[in-house]
Amino acid sequence: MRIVVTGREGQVVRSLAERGDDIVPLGRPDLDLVAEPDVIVAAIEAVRPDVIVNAAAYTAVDKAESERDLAFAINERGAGAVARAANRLGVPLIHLSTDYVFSGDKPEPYVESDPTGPTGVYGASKLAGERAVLDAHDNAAVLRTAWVYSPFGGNFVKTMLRLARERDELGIVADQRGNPTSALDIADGVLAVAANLARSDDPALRGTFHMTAGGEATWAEFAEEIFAQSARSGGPSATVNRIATADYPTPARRPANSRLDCSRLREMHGVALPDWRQSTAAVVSRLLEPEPAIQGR
Ligand SMILES: NC(=O)C1=CN([C@@H]2O[C@H](COP(=O)(O)OP(=O)(O)OC[C@H]3O[C@@H](n4cnc5c(N)ncnc54)[C@H](OP(=O)(O)O)[C@@H]3O)[C@@H](O)[C@H]2O)C=CC1
Ligand SMILES: Cc1cn([C@H]2C[C@H](O)[C@@H](COP(=O)(O)OP(=O)(O)O[C@H]3O[C@@H](C)C(=O)[C@@H](O)[C@H]3O)O2)c(=O)[nH]c1=O
Ligand SMILES: [Mg+2]
Repeated sequence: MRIVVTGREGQVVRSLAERGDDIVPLGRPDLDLVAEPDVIVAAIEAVRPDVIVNAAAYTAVDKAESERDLAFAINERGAGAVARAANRLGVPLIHLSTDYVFSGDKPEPYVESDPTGPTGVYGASKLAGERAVLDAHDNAAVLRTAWVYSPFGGNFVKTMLRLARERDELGIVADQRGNPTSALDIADGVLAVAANLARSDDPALRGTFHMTAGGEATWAEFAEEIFAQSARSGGPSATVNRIATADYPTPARRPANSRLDCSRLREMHGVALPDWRQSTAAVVSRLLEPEPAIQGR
């Protein structure tokens, strides 16, 4: 089963390339999501995929506040064009979305049918993308995940390890709660969903699903766990000072609670991702491995 994944260096596309067999990353310059929709459709059709995964996105949450047009071009129109390609080819599409489609005002974890209410441009553009995808193609699963980290690309784990090399103490917000999720686990989940979509045309396998790691944390708790794991392996660590969102001003407002209830994915697809602490340990130890020596000559 050939799976075309949009993007090249992104966390999820690189994790899929590592975890799957016939994965074909398709990114810039061969596929640019700001191109004309017809150009996007043609680039994907040329690879003749059995399944398409849209893992490319504009993900700079703060910068999106001042780059609204670009964020919507990629996350709404680009996603819609990818869905049009899947529709033309008659193949399933898995589209990734985010916990930031929610306002964070609900005290409990969010279920798929809860009202959305993004607090910033990134979340609004991703919500528009979900709608563009589901409008263009019935044979699609939108997987909302959250707080993604991995050995690849830019993410909170890498930022924390970098900052801990520079400073002894860090102020980290302790009043935003969510589900830190490893892109490697997301890749496993996406591959399982892809197999289900390829095997069955049951409508219950289509639509919107929440897919995050087990357990929950604040950003401060996540940072503390990263440093505990790092210290255990002789890596950098720092003291975490728990601060309030108000004491860490950012251009974009973030949800106070964006925990996602993943029961629907477990019931319909039989997929449940591992607990975040165990996956954080795996990623931290990979990031602390010494760079392999350059071979030869
Ligand atoms: N990161 C996170 O914390 C979260 C991410 N998500 C969602 O999960 C998905 C995957 O995220 P993640 O892997 O972290 O993303 P990254 O930020 O790691 O990577 C973004 C990817 O999008 C590609 N991309 C950006 N602009 C374009 C463009 N114009 N044309 C083609 N490709 C483009 C990048 O291309 P290139 O390879 O050239 O750099 C890169 O491959 C996204 O839909 C995201 O919204 C959901 C929740 C949390
Ligand atoms: C670096 C740093 C961040 N923070 C806070 C800011 C913010 O509230 C929180 C996380 O910061 P980040 O900028 O890494 O995270 P952010 O970019 O908001 O991450 C989001 O990215 C998008 C793509 C998603 O889809 C979301 O699920 C989520 O993962 O930590 C501190 O409190 N202290 C610090 O030193
Ligand atoms: Mg960020």
